[in-house]
Amino acid sequence: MNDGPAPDATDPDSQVPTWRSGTPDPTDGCVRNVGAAQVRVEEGTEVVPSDRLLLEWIDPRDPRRSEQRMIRDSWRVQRIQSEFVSGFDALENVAEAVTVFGSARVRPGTPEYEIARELGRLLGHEGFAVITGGGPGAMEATNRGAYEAGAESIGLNIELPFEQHSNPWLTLSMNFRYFFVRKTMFVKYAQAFVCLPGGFGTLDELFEALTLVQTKKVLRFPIVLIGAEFWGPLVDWLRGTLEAEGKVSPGDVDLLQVVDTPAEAVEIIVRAARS
Ligand SMILES: C/C(=C\CNc1ncnc2c1ncn2[C@@H]1O[C@H](COP(=O)(O)O)[C@@H](O)[C@H]1O)CO
Repeated sequence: MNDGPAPDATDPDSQVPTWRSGTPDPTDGCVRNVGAAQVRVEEGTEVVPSDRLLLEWIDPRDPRRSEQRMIRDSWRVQRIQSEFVSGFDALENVAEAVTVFGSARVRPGTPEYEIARELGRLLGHEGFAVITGGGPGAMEATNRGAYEAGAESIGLNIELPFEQHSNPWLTLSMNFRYFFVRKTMFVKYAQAFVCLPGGFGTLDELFEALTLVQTKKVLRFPIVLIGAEFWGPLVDWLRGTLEAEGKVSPGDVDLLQVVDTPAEAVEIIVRAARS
């Protein structure tokens, strides 16, 4: 009887994180998101994220590995599908919402943290639910502000190989295996995007949003960048190089609205929502 490919100890797909015993503390650095589950692991454990397994190159000339890939990819499609379904189910009642992106590395108590918190608070007072990546830094601060305003505060977290926890200021918390599924939720349930200063993650999310608006996949969708000093040089480059060289159309860069304060950002969003 053929039971399919034998388990392979060197195959990351067969890695199952082991639970660590003890009192759970989601901030102790030993928690990893594995799909919808949160798993406490031995300190320093790297859990291979689902995105990496999905995107991993496998040599088709190795018949055993390529057969395994076929079976695993078919299974993965079911998982991806189920992730879409649970995301759509959980978020279907979200009314007006704003998705906020920003650095995971901002520390509580800093001016940047307080700006994000104020943004969450103001959006909440205007009746918007706030959606973030659910992690630390600017995400936490924005969720915190929204939570303090009594608004819906949503965190869509992602499986990462290292330290991971959802921030505690959420009224709805989800964890995704796949970046592209999570990104769909960021766009589908929001009427506007706000970007606070951030790194690669924030830039990735910003440019995805910008491309969707540029190609009219989403309509009437303000994209507001808070922090003229931080974003100004990027916007100047987009205008001075991309637009000047004809790599984007005149007007494309104007899809970005740069402001300095959360109040200005919220005013733009409220105006757009009312129009
Ligand atoms: C690096 C640290 C924590 C990582 N945890 C994250 N949790 C959830 N979402 C995240 C995390 N890191 C990045 N993101 C997403 O990207 C954006 C921020 O990335 P940046 O590179 O810091 O700009 C953010 O909007 C999230 O959607 C620290 O302990």
